[in-house]
Amino acid sequence: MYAITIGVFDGVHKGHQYILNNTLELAQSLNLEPLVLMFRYPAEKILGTTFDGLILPSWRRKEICENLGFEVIVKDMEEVWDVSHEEYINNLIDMGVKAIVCGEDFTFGKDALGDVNYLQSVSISNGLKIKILKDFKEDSTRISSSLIKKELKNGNIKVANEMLNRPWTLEGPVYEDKHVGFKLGFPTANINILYKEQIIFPKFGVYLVRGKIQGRKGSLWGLMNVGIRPTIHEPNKEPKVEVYFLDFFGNLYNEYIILEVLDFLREEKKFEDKNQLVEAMARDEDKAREIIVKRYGNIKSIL
Ligand SMILES: Cc1cc2nc3c(=O)[nH]c(=O)nc-3n(C[C@H](O)[C@H](O)[C@H](O)COP(=O)(O)O)c2cc1C
Ligand SMILES: Nc1ncnc2c1ncn2[C@@H]1O[C@H](COP(=O)(O)OP(=O)(O)O)[C@@H](O)[C@H]1O
Repeated sequence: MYAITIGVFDGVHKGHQYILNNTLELAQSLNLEPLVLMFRYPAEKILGTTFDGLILPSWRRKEICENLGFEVIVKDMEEVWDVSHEEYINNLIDMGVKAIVCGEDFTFGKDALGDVNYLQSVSISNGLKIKILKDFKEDSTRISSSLIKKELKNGNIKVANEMLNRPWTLEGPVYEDKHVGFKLGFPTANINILYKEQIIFPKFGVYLVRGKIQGRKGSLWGLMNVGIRPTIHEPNKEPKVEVYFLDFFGNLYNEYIILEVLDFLREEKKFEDKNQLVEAMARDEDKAREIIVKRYGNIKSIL
C-alpha cells in the first residue's frame, strides 16, 4: 500500500524536496510505502507551447528520488492524457494508493479537471488520506522549475544551484568531432546532452565544472563551454556542450560524463582570430584555478 506524490519533479528542487519529505513522513506515519509517479516531460512539451527543455533527465530525477527512499514509476504524460479525473483516481486506488500528497495547484486527468477540491470530495468515501501543501517559498520567492530554467538561461548558475539544493548536472556520452580543440591546445570532450531526452541549454558561455566519468571513482575539474563557437564556426551552428578537463590527458570517446556546473565565468565571444581565443581560454583556466584554490581548498583532479 502506497503514499503517493505525482508530478514531473523537474530538477527535484527545494519545493519538490518539501513535497517529497512530506510524503516520506506521511508514509512512515501510516505505515505505507512512499511512491513517486513521475512524468518524463511536462504538459508544455506535449502541447508544443513554450517548452525549452528539462532541467534534469527523468532517470536522474528518478535516481534522486530513489536515494531519498522512494519507489519511482516513470510514465509519459501521453499515457494518461485522455484518462478522466474520476478514472485517474480509481486507477490509483487499484494500484494500492492510500494517501496522496500534493501542492495546492495540483491538477490531474483529462483537461486537468481533477483538482485538490475534487480529491478532498472523494477522499472520505474511498478511504484516501489527502495532504495538501502550500507553496514552498524562500525569501517570499516561489521556487519553481520555470524560475530555475530562467536563471540557467541568464547564467545565474549559483542562484539555480541554491534553489536546487545541489549543483545542477549536465550529462551524456562523448562524441568525436573534427579535432579542432587539440589543435588549439585545449582538447574538449563533446557531450551529447540530448542523446535521450530534451535538456535545456544554459546561457552560452564558459563555466567551472567538476566532472565524473561513469564507472570511474574520482572526479576532474573542468572548463565547460556551451555555445556555437562563433570564432571557429559559421553562425547558426548547433549549440554544443564541451569540456576541457584540467590536469588530464586521455581518450574519452564514448565515455559517459556527468558534469556538476558550479560557476559561470564569462559569456561566449566571437574573437578576431584563433590566437585571441586561445589566450582567452588560457585566462579562463587561470581564473578557474584561482576559484578552485580559493573556494574549494585546492582539491585535486583525481580519477
Ligand atoms: C574554456 C573554453 C572557452 C571557450 N570560449 C570560446 C569563446 O569565447 N568563443 C568561441 O568561439 N569558442 C569558445 N570555445 C570553444 C572553442 O572554439 C572550441 O572548443 C573549439 O573550436 C573546438 O570546437 P569543435 O569541437 O567544434 O571543433 C571555448 C572553449 C573552451 C574549452
Ligand atoms: N584534458 C582533456 N579534456 C578533454 N578531452 C581530452 C583531454 N585530453 C584528451 N582528451 C581527448 O580529446 C578529445 C577532444 O579532442 P578535440 O581535438 O577537441 O576533438 P573533437 O573535435 O573530436 O572533440 C576528447 O574527446 C578526449 O577523448
